[in-house]
Amino acid sequence: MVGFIVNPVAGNGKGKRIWERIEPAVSGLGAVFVVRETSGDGSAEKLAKEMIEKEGVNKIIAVGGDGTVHGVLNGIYQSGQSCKFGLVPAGSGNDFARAHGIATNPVVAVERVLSETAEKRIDLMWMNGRVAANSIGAGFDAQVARATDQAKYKAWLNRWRLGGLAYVISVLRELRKFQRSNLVMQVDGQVIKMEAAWLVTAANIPNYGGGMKICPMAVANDGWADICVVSNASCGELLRAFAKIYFGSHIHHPKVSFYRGRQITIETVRPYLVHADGELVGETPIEMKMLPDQQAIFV
Ligand SMILES: Nc1ncnc2c1ncn2[C@@H]1O[C@H](COP(=O)(O)OP(=O)(O)OP(=O)(O)O)[C@@H](O)[C@H]1O
Repeated sequence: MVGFIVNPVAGNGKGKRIWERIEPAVSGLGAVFVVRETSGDGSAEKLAKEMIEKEGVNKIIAVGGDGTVHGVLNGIYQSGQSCKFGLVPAGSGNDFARAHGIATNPVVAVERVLSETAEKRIDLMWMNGRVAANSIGAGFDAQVARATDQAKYKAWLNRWRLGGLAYVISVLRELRKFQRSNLVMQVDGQVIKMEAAWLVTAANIPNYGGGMKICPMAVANDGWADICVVSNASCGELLRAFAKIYFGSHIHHPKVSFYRGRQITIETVRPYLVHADGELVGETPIEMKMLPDQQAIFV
């Protein structure tokens, strides 16, 4: 049985419009399916878990953005059962879709998932009892994610199909507010100390924040987390590194360092906000580990 989880507000209402567009195609294909709409925080996760446990669903197709992907994959993980995953991208950033080459045309995307055209397994990142598919970040990027979420300009920019720009505006607004802290990270047992850290991001895919190539070398099925740390940089240096992130050329910036690991802990003197796939999930300290080949997805 196939279950659809539709986030009607993803991409500023794109989720609802896209569902209305693909529903006839789904019915036309003769698929037997159930469909549920999300209602807010934690809803995608709860719906996914319920569909699997109570309705015998073994393939869930999310219609939404990265937050919806995050919720559904957590619901699957919490169910402890095997359930395949597909996505019809309908968010503002759509980083998961971009990284996995999922079709941007919703009808093509849903047909590919229903016909099981291409299946692959991807790693997930476990953190403090949750999983993430894209990235987990602490510090400035989590603060930017919160600001973007709460921003009125996000909805406005989405209307003009400029959702990715919302993140850039938030970066500029949060720059002066952010208070840096010293950070201690352990990567597979190696202790790394950083002064005045701006951010630490562990990535499973290269891009986040609507197309920024934070860890250009990340591969979703290699069993490794690629970690990017920006520390000891002035606001000007951070901005210069930030401008390069879109091209992935920040990797040569002297205040940016990279690591690769499977088991990671992050502690900060001052608690840092933490995001998983762009959704705020708590504060430091955090403990992470890779779950290799954890999830089957259709692309
Ligand atoms: N019915 C609803 N009303 C209000 N908020 C909702 C509803 N359903 C889900 N949400 C919220 O939507 C957020 C997830 O949105 P999602 O990330 O899928 O889209 P997006 O933010 O437009 O895209 P992206 O993350 O790709 O930039 C979650 O934080 C969730 O709480």
